[in-house]
Amino acid sequence: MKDKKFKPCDLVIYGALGDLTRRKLLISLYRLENAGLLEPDTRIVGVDRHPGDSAFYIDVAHKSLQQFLNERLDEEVWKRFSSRLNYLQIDLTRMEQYQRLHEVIDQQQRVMVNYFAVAPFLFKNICQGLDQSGILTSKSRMVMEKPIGHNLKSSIEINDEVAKVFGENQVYRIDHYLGKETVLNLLALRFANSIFTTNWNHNTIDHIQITVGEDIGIEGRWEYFDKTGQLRDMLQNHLLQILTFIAMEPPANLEAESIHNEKIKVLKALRPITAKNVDEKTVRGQYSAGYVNRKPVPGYLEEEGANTDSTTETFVALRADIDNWRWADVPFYLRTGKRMHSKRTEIVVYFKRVPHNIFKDSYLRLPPNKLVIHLQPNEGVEIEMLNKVPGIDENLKIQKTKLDLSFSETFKKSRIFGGYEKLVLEAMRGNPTLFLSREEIEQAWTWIDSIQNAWAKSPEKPKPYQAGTWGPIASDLLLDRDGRAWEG
Ligand SMILES: NC(=O)C1=CN([C@@H]2O[C@H](COP(=O)(O)OP(=O)(O)OC[C@H]3O[C@@H](n4cnc5c(N)ncnc54)[C@H](OP(=O)(O)O)[C@@H]3O)[C@@H](O)[C@H]2O)C=CC1
Ligand SMILES: O=C1O[C@H](COP(=O)(O)O)[C@@H](O)[C@H](O)[C@H]1O
Repeated sequence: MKDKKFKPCDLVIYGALGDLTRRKLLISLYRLENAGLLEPDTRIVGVDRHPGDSAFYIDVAHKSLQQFLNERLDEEVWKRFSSRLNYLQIDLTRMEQYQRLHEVIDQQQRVMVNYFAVAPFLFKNICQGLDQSGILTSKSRMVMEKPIGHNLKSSIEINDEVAKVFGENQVYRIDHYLGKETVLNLLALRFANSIFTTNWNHNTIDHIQITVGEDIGIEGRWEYFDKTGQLRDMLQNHLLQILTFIAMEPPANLEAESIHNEKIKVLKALRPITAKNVDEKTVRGQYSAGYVNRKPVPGYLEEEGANTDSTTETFVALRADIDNWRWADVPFYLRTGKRMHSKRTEIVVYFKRVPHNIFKDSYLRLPPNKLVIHLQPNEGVEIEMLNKVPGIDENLKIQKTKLDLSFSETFKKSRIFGGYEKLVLEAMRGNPTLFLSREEIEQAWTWIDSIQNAWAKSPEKPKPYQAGTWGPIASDLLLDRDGRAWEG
């Protein structure tokens, strides 16, 4: 339900002292404040199990901003922002403690937005606690973090628990990649430009690569990460979401339901990966010690709190095939990993080569056109084309050139908002368009479970790769077998 007018709300963050809240949510909320996008009466209530009061939480927020904000802290903005902050100590497993919410929540004046920034095993407790406290109204909303569960079964269980308390129209399943400018720009690129409408299929596209490389490791999140792994942490959600935006049919309009329906069709068409072909179609890796940005970093098994027997993957590369008319024989190669050479998220669309080269002086085979979409850093779009080198030579000389559209250069006056900023604001506004439906999540898990089950049966284990590289050699071989190579 979209509020016509943006009403002030009580944004309650469960897990207010956690990594996500400190690293991303508080930073995004401050930046929204800075941009004048928070309603004057909106309040932020942090809930966590550690003792403290609002002064304590203001201090936590200040320290988080000092640590994670990549810009100067503006004292005026901070003053406004800090005056919104409240804190409640609640052990989320203790039902009676939810009564404390009544001390700060104003059900009459404000919509209550409940942000579940905790591990999914606590979702059921929070739903029950909120329900029993009598604090919820039909206007309340809940925002749920990814990954929802760790497989299809647990995801269904969580969604069922949530559905006992919140209607589907009150549930906002967040994937912060869907708030990123460049991911949203995929809609504009594909559906506002007729040059791509007829060329976006197996007739002209050879294959597509999606890379989400992170230079960071697991950042003290061993407990969480080791149970999860890169397939569930990143590929089940962020990479599959990017894939659906690239592969879906044109939606009838930009309403949430139209977009969800098209994305679900793509997820349903993903060819399952089985025990028979998993070692040929996927590569798992785990980082060993190395250098990232010229600094020495430990291997995964030497991280703080590590269990040295762990076989959890910190890198995945795979070939996905979409069994439908548009994408017949067009592989999608996906890779993502921690402690890679650099932070780089990009999509590369490789077009087919021209069938015959008449410019033999320049190349034996003409290189393909490429559309490169840089998601982060340096958001932008590039098209690699072939052009004649100017000159009066007898023979036409051909050279690769780039049409380069950098967002920061082209939209100098526009501010580029981060994924969390955009989505937290949309949740407060009551606009569900950029959030995920239950069916999408469950379809994504169905495909991921097929890989996870096949891995469990495979004798192969994650291959070591040195921190600061682009993953194990096997990842290059995955494409090499198909006569292709990773970009860059
Ligand atoms: N961190 C990130 O970058 C991202 C995280 N996510 C998701 O967000 C969620 C939270 O992740 P993250 O912030 O990393 O997790 P953390 O463990 O860092 O934060 C969770 C917070 O909840 C607190 N908590 C745990 N149990 C209770 C309880 N019974 N009552 C009250 N508070 C409790 C924790 O306290 P204590 O420290 O004492 O355990 C901690 O402060 C997860 O679902 C994760 O998958 C999604 C995207 C990115
Ligand atoms: O969801 C997650 O995303 C971050 C990467 O987000 P980005 O916006 O910096 O690309 C990742 O580090 C984390 O492990 C994962 O849970």
